[in-house]
Amino acid sequence: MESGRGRRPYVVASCAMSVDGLIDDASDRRLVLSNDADLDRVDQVRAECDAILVGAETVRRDNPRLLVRSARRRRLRREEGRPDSPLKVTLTRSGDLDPAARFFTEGGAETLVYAASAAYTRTRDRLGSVTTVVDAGSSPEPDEVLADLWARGVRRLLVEGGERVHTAFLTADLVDELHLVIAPCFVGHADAPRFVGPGPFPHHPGRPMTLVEVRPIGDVALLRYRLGSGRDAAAGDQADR
Ligand SMILES: Nc1c(N[C@@H]2O[C@H](COP(=O)(O)O)[C@@H](O)[C@H]2O)[nH]c(=O)[nH]c1=O
Repeated sequence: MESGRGRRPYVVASCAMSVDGLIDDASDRRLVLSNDADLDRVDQVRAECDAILVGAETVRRDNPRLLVRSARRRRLRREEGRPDSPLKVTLTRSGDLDPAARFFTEGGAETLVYAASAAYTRTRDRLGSVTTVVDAGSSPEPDEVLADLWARGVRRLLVEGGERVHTAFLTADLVDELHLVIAPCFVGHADAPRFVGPGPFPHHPGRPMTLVEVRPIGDVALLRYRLGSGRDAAAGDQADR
């Protein structure tokens, strides 16, 4: 894998959480905190991206499809010469991923797995027929993954979680824009995953993010923040429309 700190895609992080900051409960069933109108908003955000990234734990827990759902948005993408849905990307240290997961099987979108070197051979043997596996060194680090995605032509990336991935990208100061949706409920489980875990977040109380929008969407609230130094403002402006 190419490494280095060169150019990287514009990164949008997206998360729906309960009022107590949780993104799932402790059950096997996936918890959807967005309402239908918000899921449709997320679909538009997906349609504007070149790639969607989630952690392997999210692939295991949620078995997500990560596709553009709207036929109209897929058609618009096709008319622009883009694939129906963005490239799907995941990061794994263990390589514990099921080739039958919907991440790999649904929608015909291209997929990419960044696997830690220790798990690379095993992961390639297991998944090589359904995906492209990249050796990501001692562990997949956000800056190196972004540099590699840039080299593969990804200019706008949507990071959809879960907790470890959001924490890694945000503490590394590699998110340009955060879309945080608050659902009107508490989850209350001690063992449930949170939006983020503890870490050295660059946007601490002394260096807050910039709140650019507060939007009620039915019974949920969308908070949109700008992070960092406002790099690549043109790419960010897309989200202001
Ligand atoms: N539960 C939840 C989200 N979950 C995210 O969406 C993924 C599922 O995608 P798909 O299989 O394509 O529907 C899931 O793995 C997680 O990354 N997103 C949201 O905007 N709001 C929600 O309430």
